[in-house]
Amino acid sequence: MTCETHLVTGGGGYPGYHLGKKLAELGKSVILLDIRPPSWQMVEGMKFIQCNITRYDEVEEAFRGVDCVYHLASYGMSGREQLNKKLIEAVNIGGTKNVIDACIKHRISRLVYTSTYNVVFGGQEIMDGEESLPYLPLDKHPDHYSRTKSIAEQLVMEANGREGLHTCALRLAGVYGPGEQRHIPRTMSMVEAGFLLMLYGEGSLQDFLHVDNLVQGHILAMQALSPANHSVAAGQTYFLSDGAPINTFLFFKPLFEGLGYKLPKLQIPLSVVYFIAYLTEWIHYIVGRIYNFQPMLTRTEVYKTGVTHYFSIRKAQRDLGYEPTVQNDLTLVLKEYIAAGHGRKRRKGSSFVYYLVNVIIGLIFASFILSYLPGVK
Ligand SMILES: NC(=O)c1ccc[n+]([C@@H]2O[C@H](COP(=O)([O-])OP(=O)(O)OC[C@H]3O[C@@H](n4cnc5c(N)ncnc54)[C@H](O)[C@@H]3O)[C@@H](O)[C@H]2O)c1
Repeated sequence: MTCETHLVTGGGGYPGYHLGKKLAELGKSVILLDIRPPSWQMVEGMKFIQCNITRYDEVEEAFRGVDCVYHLASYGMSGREQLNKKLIEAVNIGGTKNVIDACIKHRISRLVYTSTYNVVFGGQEIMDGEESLPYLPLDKHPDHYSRTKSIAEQLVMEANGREGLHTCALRLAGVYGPGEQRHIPRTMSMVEAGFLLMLYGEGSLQDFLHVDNLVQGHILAMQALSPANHSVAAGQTYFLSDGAPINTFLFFKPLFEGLGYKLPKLQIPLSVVYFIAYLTEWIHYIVGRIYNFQPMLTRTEVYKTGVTHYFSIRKAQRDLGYEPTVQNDLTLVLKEYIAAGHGRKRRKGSSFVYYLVNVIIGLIFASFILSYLPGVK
């Protein structure tokens, strides 16, 4: 059976919207399902349905008449969201169960689940990793988002073959591209605030995934679930990236330098950055209930940006015919930032004084919080 009506959960978000847009351009009928509408323009063939995936009745209703489902909706990856463990579980695990049940109820035969590298990675070095790697034990995850994404992926894999449903999972590297809203604005705001004073993870390698490659991988995976393609992807997991591992700071270098910010020369040990992230998480845990600020870095983010972990895309190439068309290219992102008026401006006073003030404020705050931690007097 061909897929005419495609439903994208999380279709209000950056990857989901772009996937839906491409499908609509290919002449498919597309439903973007999300709790919030996309902030980009809808194109012909696209329809938005407001739906909370934690509510089964809403999901069941929205899935009526749908042929295939891409499940991208998730919660808790970064920033403030990480505090709300209950909601993370409800969306990532409960929501995924609802998606599977609604697929079965409506006899939808194809479900592509959008997963993450974090289901196998927890801070250990991985070079050219393959899909045969075991899941990271659940108690070893440094954050609840990764743990719940792993549980959800396993639920989707178990659902393969249930009442005619074919499923697969795509494990993504960090997503980027023009208009991206999760990682790049946060990174740039730290750089613009003057926090790019030193580097860490020298020589380490990580993967990235351009949104165009993400879209290509999802469409190919859906096709590879079809009986016409012998359902080759059914029950399978695939790593998806640009296929060109690079150090995180070198990846961002063209963007930073294009905006007038030089990469610093000073390197500090990863363990020091990890400790700062640990402290930040503690501060966020205590203060976040009153003032839910955006944590600067979490332990998972330190691992993700400073420890070598890159994966092979050979299985996706072989089974799906996946071929990245863009590799580590921030040209359009740079253009976008320049057009929006970003770029280094001269500060009043010396930058040394500015940094010194930042460091002093940080130290006062940290010692204030430390004095409240159990056992730290
Ligand atoms: N962005 C990355 O670097 C990255 C890396 C690996 C995996 N992923 C995966 O890609 C997918 C997209 O995530 P993202 O963070 O990039 O994009 P995103 O945050 O832009 O999209 C997630 C969407 O899910 C929606 N959502 C949250 N709770 C919901 C609910 N209860 N009901 C309906 N919709 C809900 C949000 O409103 C949001 O639009 C996720 O599954 C994520 O785990 C992303």
